[in-house]
Amino acid sequence: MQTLLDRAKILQSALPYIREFYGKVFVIKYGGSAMINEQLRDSFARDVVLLAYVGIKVVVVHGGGPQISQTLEKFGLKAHFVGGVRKTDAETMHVVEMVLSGDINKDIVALINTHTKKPIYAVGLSGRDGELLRAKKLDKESYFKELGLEVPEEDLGFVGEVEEVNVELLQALLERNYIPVIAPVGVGEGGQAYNINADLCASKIAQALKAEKVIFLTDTEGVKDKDGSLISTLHARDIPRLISEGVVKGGMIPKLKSCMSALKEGVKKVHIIDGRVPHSILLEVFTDEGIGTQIVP
Ligand SMILES: Nc1ncnc2c1ncn2[C@@H]1O[C@H](COP(=O)(O)OP(=O)(O)O)[C@@H](O)[C@H]1O
Ligand SMILES: CC(=O)N[C@@H](CCC(=O)OP(=O)(O)O)C(=O)O
Repeated sequence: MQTLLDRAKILQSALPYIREFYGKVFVIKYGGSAMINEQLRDSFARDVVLLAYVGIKVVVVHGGGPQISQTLEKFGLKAHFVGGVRKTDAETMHVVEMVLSGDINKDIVALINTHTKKPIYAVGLSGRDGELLRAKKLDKESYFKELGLEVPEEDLGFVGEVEEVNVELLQALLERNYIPVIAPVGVGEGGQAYNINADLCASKIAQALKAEKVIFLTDTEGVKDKDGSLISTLHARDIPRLISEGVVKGGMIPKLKSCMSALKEGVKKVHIIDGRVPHSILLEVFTDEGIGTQIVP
């Protein structure tokens, strides 16, 4: 009996959060580094489905950086990153689209849908579907300068940035209980595909939808300081310094840039959490303590 009562108490403890978040939009960025094994992928899918069933409007934006690099290697091509951004020539763009809009997108959709039934289903989209993500070539001058990093001389090829999000398409899906699962490939002039960093994409989508929360799921506990200790609360104003001092490197750079712009454009809460912890999304959403790093204005 006691065990059953304890279970009832746990369910009741979620009520304040469910009440607060009912009908709100959450954007969840699912990083390629967090897609580690079958069990974790399944726990991610179950968490997403649970959020949807308690009335939260969930949008998933996924990455797949490590998986792109592995596939490039299989084809005898080399991955090359500049300031956390993948240099993308035409051949690389082809692989990016194959891996992101093909394999990964469809796997996530199928996995989520093993836990749902009508009328809640995941729907996979890339930014090229329904002109979801209008894009243009990344303005590297402003991108790198804003981060306080040296602007690279080399051309980054088909690396894009989001110009416009087709909000009507996403809203139509969310209103009908669908869970959009988005691959970060944009469409530019003449239908050209662009490779967009998934963190930047998630942030733009959250801004366009005026989301309540963006949660970045990755393969580290959160943002670490120079001693390697977890920063539980990070002020946006400290981010450029952490980058210029080299405390924050690689893939964490676009992530933090994404957090900064999401907060600036009105997204209420931004979190970076450890996707290697089972049910990390539930721990973040349904507990006061939360986990990982929360970024505040
Ligand atoms: N200060 C830092 N704190 C935490 N992680 C950092 C930091 N600087 C660099 N990183 C790196 O950023 C990585 C996460 O970015 P990335 O590999 O792009 O993940 P994802 O695929 O989830 O976007 C971490 O695994 C870590 O190696
Ligand atoms: C331009 C650029 O760098 N695009 C990324 C897109 C995938 C991504 O962002 O994946 P993660 O979230 O797993 O890092 C790339 O090619 O790796």
